Amino acid sequence: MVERAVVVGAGLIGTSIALALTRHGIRVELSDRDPATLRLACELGAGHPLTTDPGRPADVAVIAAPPRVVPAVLRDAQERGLAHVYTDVASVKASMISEAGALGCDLATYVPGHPMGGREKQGPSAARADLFLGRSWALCPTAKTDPGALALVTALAELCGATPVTLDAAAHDRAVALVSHAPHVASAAVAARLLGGDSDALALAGQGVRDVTRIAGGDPGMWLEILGHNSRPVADILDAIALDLATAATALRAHEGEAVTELLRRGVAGHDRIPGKHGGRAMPDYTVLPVVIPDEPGALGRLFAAAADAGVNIEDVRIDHSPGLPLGVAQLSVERLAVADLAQALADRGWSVHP
Ligand SMILES: NC(=O)C1=CN([C@@H]2O[C@H](COP(=O)(O)OP(=O)(O)OC[C@H]3O[C@@H](n4cnc5c(N)ncnc54)[C@H](O)[C@@H]3O)[C@@H](O)[C@H]2O)C=CC1
Ligand SMILES: O=C(O)C(=O)Cc1ccc(O)cc1
Repeated sequence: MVERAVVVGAGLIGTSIALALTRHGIRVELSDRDPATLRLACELGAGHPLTTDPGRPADVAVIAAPPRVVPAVLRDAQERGLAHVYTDVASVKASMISEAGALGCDLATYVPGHPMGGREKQGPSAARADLFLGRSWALCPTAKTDPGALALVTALAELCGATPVTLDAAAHDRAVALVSHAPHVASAAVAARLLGGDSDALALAGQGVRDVTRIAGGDPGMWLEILGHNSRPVADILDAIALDLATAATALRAHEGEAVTELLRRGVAGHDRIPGKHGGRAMPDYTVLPVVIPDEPGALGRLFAAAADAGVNIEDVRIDHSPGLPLGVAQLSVERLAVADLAQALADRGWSVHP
């Protein structure tokens, strides 16, 4: 269905999509307003520089530029006849659609999209062909969207390894306010507190604070654009988070453990609702098995081989290790029913297992 694709904006997302598509043998042509970015993306194997041939539109053009320019870039691409079908990847959808309409874009061939895979880094050097593997990819067709265009962009998302999810733009914006945009601001607020800590305090940082603040490393300029295009839904969730935090602070000062416990319990329940990698399955289906590993080349490979010998699939892995220590802890996520067998098999092979 997709043989030729154009990607406008060869940054993190554009280059990741291009890498995924080229792996399927699709010819990808890239453009970026920054020539150095375009060169790097092409050198990484994401595709070739776009050569405009008005007689030969590509099957699909992906607009992977910052939200503020998406509608204008879409209109320009449509005017140049770059493709038969157009999609974008902006993190907000309702404003993209209304601005595209106001600019006179052809809404029949435009399928608004948003891949739910990303990173806290920008540019083609951070791109990965597997960035969207197992992720949802929101598609927000309007009443004017041509069904053939929707089918083609659905196929594009699947080629990138994602699961397409079709929903209305306003519902999308409310959903991402909850699962992406408000969490980003909350993460930034926690990370910003660290500015007040001295280096001795920061030296004690463990995995928890790294997990909570990872996304805070995202580009503030891009995030201000995203938040500004989804301000109401994000602000409503931030108000609710702020209320929970203020209630917890008051309760702590008054030594009222109940209110704090209530928030912590709701936190556990909320976390449990995040689907696992197979979609729809919640994380608690997996049990984490901590295994001590030496901090040396090949240790993780040996551990995985031992798990494979035992016939157990490792669903996920995280490695905790403190700088300077010769040991680390591999946190293996496995099916609940398999954990006892795996623990025994690894212990039998001499691994230090801590179920
Ligand atoms: N960063 C993330 O994790 C995710 C970002 N998105 C969305 O993806 C889009 C791109 O974000 P990233 O790839 O992260 O940013 P990025 O900064 O890595 O890439 C954006 C690229 O667009 C180029 N660009 C800017 N204006 C342009 C124009 N007028 N014409 C052509 N190219 C232009 C820039 O030079 C840059 O190379 C944004 O709309 C963002 O909301 C969606 C999902 C995840
Ligand atoms: O870094 C991560 O884990 C993300 O989830 C990044 C992300 C950023 C913006 C989006 O619109 C979607 C995903």
